[in-house]
Parts: sequence; structure tokens; C-alpha cells
Amino acid sequence: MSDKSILEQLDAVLEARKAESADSSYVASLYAKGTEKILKKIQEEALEVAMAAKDHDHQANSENQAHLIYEVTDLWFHSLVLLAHKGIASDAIISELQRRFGLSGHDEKASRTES
Ligand SMILES: N=c1c2ncn([C@@H]3O[C@H](COP(=O)(O)OP(=O)(O)OP(=O)(O)O)[C@@H](O)[C@H]3O)c2ncn1[C@@H]1O[C@H](COP(=O)(O)O)[C@@H](O)[C@H]1O
Repeated sequence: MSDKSILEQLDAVLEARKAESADSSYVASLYAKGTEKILKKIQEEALEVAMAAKDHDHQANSENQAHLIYEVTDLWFHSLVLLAHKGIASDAIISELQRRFGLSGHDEKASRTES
């Protein structure tokens, strides 16, 4: 078992895929198709998250919960692919979440309109 978090491990794989061929790697195939294709995947995955969340609203059972988790994971994964494509590691997102931690969304929005 690795000491590294799954995000760190995935970052390393996403970086390494930059040297792989599109035939051998799904991630490399997305890089080869470029930003527009990655964004299209993110849009598709976001739509699938919305549909899964609505199914869960309609019927909150373990199957629909698992489906929602699966679709959000697809969305996170493709977002990480976009970041890697742009040369950004996932720890930048972790740092931004840490920076925001404890700061109320209402307070943050108010500080934006005041300045
Ligand atoms: N976590 C994931 C992961 N999650 C989802 N997916 C893929 O994302 C795709 C999303 O599903 P879709 O049905 O939308 O895909 P699709 O129909 O093939 O896509 P299109 O042809 O329509 O664009 C599927 O091909 C999934 O297999 C992932 N592919 C890879 N990873 C990770 O990335 C690593 C590198 O993957 P490769 O580059 O393929 O080796 C893997 O070892 C995993 O750790």
C-alpha cells in the first residue's frame, strides 16, 4: 500500500500519460484531442451527475446513491485530467479548499461586492 494519497498517485499517472500514446491510454487520448474534448467530457459528466442526483431525489436508495457517487467520481476524474492538461496538480485545488475553509460563502460573496 502506497503512503501517497490517491490524488497524489493519480497526479503522477496523469503526468506520466503525457508521454504515452492515445492508443494505449484513455487519458493520453483526451490530451491528444485537446481542451475542447476534455471540456465536452466534463459537461457530459456534469449532466450525468445532475440526472443521478434527480434520480436520488426521486428515490433515495443505496443503488441511486452508488450511482451518484460513480458519476461524481467521473466528473472529478475528468476535472483532474483538465487540470493536468493545463499543468496544474490537484494539490492546488486542495490548497484553495484549505484557504476557503471556515470562510462562509455568504461572507465571501459580501466581501466581493463591498470591494
Ligand atoms: N479514474 C479513471 C477513470 N474514471 C473514468 N474513466 C474513463 O472515463 C470514461 C468515461 O466514460 P464514458 O462512457 O463517458 O466514456 P467513453 O464513452 O469511452 O467516451 P467517449 O468516447 O464518448 O468520449 C471511460 O472510458 C472510463 O473508463 C477513467 N479512466 C482512467 N482513470 C484513471 O486514470 C488512469 C490512467 O488511465 P489510462 O490513461 O486509460 O491508462 C487509470 O489507471 C485510472 O487510475
